[in-house]
Amino acid sequence: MADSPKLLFIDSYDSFSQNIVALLSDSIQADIEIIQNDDERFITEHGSIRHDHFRIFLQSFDAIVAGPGPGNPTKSADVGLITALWDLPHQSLLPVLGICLGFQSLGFHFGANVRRLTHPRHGIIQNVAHTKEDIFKGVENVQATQYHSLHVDLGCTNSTWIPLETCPSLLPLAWILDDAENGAILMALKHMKKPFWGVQYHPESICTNPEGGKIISNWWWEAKAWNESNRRRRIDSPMSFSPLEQPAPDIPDDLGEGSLLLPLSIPVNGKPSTFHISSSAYSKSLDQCGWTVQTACQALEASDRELIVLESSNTKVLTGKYSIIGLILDDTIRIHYFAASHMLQIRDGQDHTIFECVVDDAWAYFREFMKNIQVSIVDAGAVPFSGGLMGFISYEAGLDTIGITPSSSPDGQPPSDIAFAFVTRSVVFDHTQKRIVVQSIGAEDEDWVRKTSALLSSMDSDTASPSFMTPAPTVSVQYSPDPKEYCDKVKSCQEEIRAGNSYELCLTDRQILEFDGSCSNDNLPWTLYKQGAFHNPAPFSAYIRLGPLDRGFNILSFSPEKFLSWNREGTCEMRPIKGTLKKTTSDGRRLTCADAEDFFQSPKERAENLMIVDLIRHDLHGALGAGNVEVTKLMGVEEYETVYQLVSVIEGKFKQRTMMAEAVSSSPTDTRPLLAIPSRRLREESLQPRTQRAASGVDVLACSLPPGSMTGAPKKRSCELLQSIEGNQPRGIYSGVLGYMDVGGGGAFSVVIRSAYRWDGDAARWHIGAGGAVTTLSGPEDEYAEMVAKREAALLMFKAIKR
Ligand SMILES: C=C(O[C@@H]1C=C(C(=O)O)C=C[C@H]1O)C(=O)O
Ligand SMILES: NC(=O)CC[C@H](N)C(=O)O
Repeated sequence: MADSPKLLFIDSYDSFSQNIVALLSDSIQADIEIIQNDDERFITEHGSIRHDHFRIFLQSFDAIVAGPGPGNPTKSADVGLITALWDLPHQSLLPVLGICLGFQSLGFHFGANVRRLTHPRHGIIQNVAHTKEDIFKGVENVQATQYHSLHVDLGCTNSTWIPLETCPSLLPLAWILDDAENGAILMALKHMKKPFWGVQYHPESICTNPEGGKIISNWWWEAKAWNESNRRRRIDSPMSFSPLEQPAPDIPDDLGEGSLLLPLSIPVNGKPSTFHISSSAYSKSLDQCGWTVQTACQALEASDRELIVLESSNTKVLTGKYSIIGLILDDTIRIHYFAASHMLQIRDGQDHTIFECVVDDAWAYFREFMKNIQVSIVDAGAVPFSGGLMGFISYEAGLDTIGITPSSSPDGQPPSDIAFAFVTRSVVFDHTQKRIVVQSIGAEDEDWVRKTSALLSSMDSDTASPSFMTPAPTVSVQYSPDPKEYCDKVKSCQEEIRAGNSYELCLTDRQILEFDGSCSNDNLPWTLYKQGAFHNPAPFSAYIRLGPLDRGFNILSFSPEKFLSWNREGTCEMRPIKGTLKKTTSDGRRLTCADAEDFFQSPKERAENLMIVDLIRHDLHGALGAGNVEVTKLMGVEEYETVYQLVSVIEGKFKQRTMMAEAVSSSPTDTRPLLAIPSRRLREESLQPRTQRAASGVDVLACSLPPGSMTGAPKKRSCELLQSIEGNQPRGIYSGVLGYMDVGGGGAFSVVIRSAYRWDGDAARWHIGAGGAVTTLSGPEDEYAEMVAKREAALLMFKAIKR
């Protein structure tokens, strides 16, 4: 729209920025450009601002919003370009709204002190008293979410509505007056002569009431009035400041074709090889009879070879509707990615690398892969998976997507940071309909579907009777966090939060257990998996064994937490869990659901959950744009086998990039281009609001890693702090995600928690991560106990089943 307002949003690497952008776009229909506060076009790497360039750039905007962020406004590295706004000469002046860190920077610049709150307020909702004037005109009772450790101190002890001698140019507009622990906290102000306003609270938070959000449109009226009375008009395109070109990715010469970075085949042993899949899925649906996911795996002789199983072994909960057995064949293609080197590898069925390349952005590759590989689903909607990529994405791969160099471990690393197998044959259990779907997207594979359906149509009592385990071999604990050290780490997290560097930190640690004897004996991982699923039936249990005996890995997961799913129609859903209560108290009492409801009323638990809900809204807004994100469940209590959890649900909508019809081919067997090498960085694209560009499930996935519930907020700074507090120990597969991307256009991933993993070459050692969200309201000993409670859920798999 030619006459829609054009705003600049300066982001300080916050995890709520896209929510503010969405609010601006909804409230004032603005066209918004986002830059980081250290945009290298306007700031040198030593931190000096190129004022001349920046001022020319600002001419093309009607107004600016300086957003929230980690850190302290008195530190120029934390606010960057924001400080340049307050000194703009008269002829360059334009209206600015500072939010939280932006507000604190405004106050500090014009003489106020910025101090620590006695009790930081993160995810806390309080009443805000205001003047009903200016940006609060027509605003009634404001209830607002706070995310701050610091506050603007004007130099008075009592609240007041007039400027003070200490900062004569600052007019207070709003306060929190009923905070017994902190005293009065300034919530909004304006500059008396310049067009600068600021608010401390977060108008965009899901828990700020609509009255609190009204200040956005009010500010825009004030800003417009100022522009009109000062005859300021933006100048469209005063000078082009296009983002710096990315260096072209390094592409080997021998890929043939050469047409716009898209080789159409993979060379195998020097010869071009093609990738055969059927253009439509072939499937048969059967009655479940007495089969369970595990007995079916055994009947298919799949459990003693490479295999990926995603099992909803707790079908009582809403999310546990389907289970998927993904069979790994002798010719199953695998894709691996190493975050530290950015190396992408395609491997054949024997796990030999047939192609490798350093890529600029692995996600652009996966996006192209899924687009090119779409298959028409004849019976669309029957089951959510027809075939496609199944595997995991490590926490470190997630760090890579947000521009953090992953730590590497002195005691070895898992085999890669991303590993997917392209599954063509699968068996899906639909637990609600009590049906099994046997299907293949392999070329000319109808025969296998027929035979397998025949096998699973009849119940063979030998294979179907559950086989129970012998007592597990002895295990010794190789590493376990020391309680005192863990408590000290909790305190370090809290110190960072008090200093304003984070709002919440999800601290984790690991335990390493070693078995006597070899892990591959008697297929111990499968035994452990069955034991774990028996003792701790979770909606997102998973068994993964990939790779040959000496170079592969195993993951056993009993996760209660869905990370992200998207369906073929383009709706996605995220279900963060934050808030954990053990069902049995230390004195052996069993807690009821009503006890849990009571417990989860506590401001601490709700604050932790709220912060992650807002963070995920930001991640989704970043991928999908304003108007496409909705919170459909806010802090519901859910019951699991050993714990109660506080769960929220956030949904998003995107238009599918490729319509299914386009993917239907007339030939029954199709040769598909397998590889596309990215020419642009997704990370940079993702900064801009997604109104024009159609997103895909892969975009949403890439914009949301690493999972917010495992990091804390704001994500980037929190991950950096955690890296250092956790001693630069990589989290590996724990804290990452696992799941599938389906050829029909859907996908689903769970968070890898309450799980264990090992890899060949690391003997019989199992790695188990556990942790929890730390805020300033946490008690260090309670945090330690919570971490142990979560770890115990994973350790249940080491408990033999007794019958
Ligand atoms: C860190 C873990 O869990 C995460 C932290 C939670 C919490 O702080 O309440 C809950 C679920 C997970 O998002 C873990 O299980 O190890
Ligand atoms: N949300 C924010 O912008 C926080 C600002 C600042 N880092 C504080 O903690 O007070």
